Amino acid sequence: MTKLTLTAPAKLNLFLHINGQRDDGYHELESLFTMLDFGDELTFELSDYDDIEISGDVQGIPKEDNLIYKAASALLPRRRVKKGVTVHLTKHLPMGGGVGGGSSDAATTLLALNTLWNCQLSLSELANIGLQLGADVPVFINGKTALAQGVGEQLSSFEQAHKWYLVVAPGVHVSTAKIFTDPALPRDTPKLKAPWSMTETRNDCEELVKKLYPEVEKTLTWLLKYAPSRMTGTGSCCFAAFDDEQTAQRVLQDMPSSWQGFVAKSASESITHKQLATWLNKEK
Ligand SMILES: C[C@@](CO)(OP(=O)(O)O)[C@H](O)COP(=O)(O)OP(=O)(O)OC[C@H]1O[C@@H](n2ccc(N)nc2=O)[C@H](O)[C@@H]1O
Ligand SMILES: Nc1ncnc2c1ncn2[C@@H]1O[C@H](COP(=O)(O)OP(=O)(O)O)[C@@H](O)[C@H]1O
Repeated sequence: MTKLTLTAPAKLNLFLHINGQRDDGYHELESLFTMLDFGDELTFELSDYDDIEISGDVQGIPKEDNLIYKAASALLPRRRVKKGVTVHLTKHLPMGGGVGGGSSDAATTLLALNTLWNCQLSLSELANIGLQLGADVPVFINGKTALAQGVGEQLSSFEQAHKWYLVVAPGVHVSTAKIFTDPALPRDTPKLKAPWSMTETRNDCEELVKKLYPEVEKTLTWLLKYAPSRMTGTGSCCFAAFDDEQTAQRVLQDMPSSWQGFVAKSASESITHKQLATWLNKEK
């Protein structure tokens, strides 16, 4: 039976600027996305039943709302192999934490089923399908450190020194839609002009989220004692950047027990793409 296991990595927004708002309500952004070498694990197994099944850590998400199901359903009309699929999910990423777990699961599903169902779609076709599922999905299809513009779909490659990141989930859920509809969110950051440096960047959602969720403020204040730190996306996860793994792990050991955290390295290329290439080589 054909079986494929892939990691759906976390992302960090190393900065997030909001430049304006479109007529449809979506925000124009500039954000530097980097992939981490840590994520959820998804196993795809083709089945003789002509349907999409999801098992594993899916508690709390109705099947039809699961981004894995939505991604698989979007590819159904394009499949050239008339088989169903069972997807087993092992969730390692905090949900709604700004590390993009749901979007990454969706992108990984598109990449896996494009191969297993022999859809023969290009990465840009997959990214277009992914954009209908969430603004961050194209970043994971692209799978590289990238500067995103527009609503997150215009991507340009970006070279960034790799670091070890301690990512802390403060245990509060921040709704992306709630932050983007709050009148107090700043929406007028000027677009970056080349050449720009990381020191002139920030996360425009951070002040608002800190005010609405004091636990996020507490997390950032704690992390900043050790290293340069920021919130990712619309939160609630925050990250601190370290030059070496040992220091990041030591700080993780000191972390208050009411929070959850992990240490991971940034990667130039998404782990999903590397695993898929290895699998394809073996199948040849
Ligand atoms: C802003 C980011 C940065 O990474 O936040 P995080 O979700 O990672 O925290 C993302 O682009 C979010 O992407 P994603 O979570 O896929 O967003 P979607 O599901 O498409 O949209 C969720 C809600 O956020 C708002 N939204 C999202 C993206 C955007 N550029 N402008 C918006 O105004 C929309 O109102 C929408 O109702
Ligand atoms: N497979 C999935 N994994 C995580 N969240 C999912 C999934 N499918 C649907 N969702 C929904 O998407 C929301 C956002 O998920 P996630 O991508 O983890 O957040 P964020 O974009 O803040 O990082 C979750 O709160 C959840 O309701």
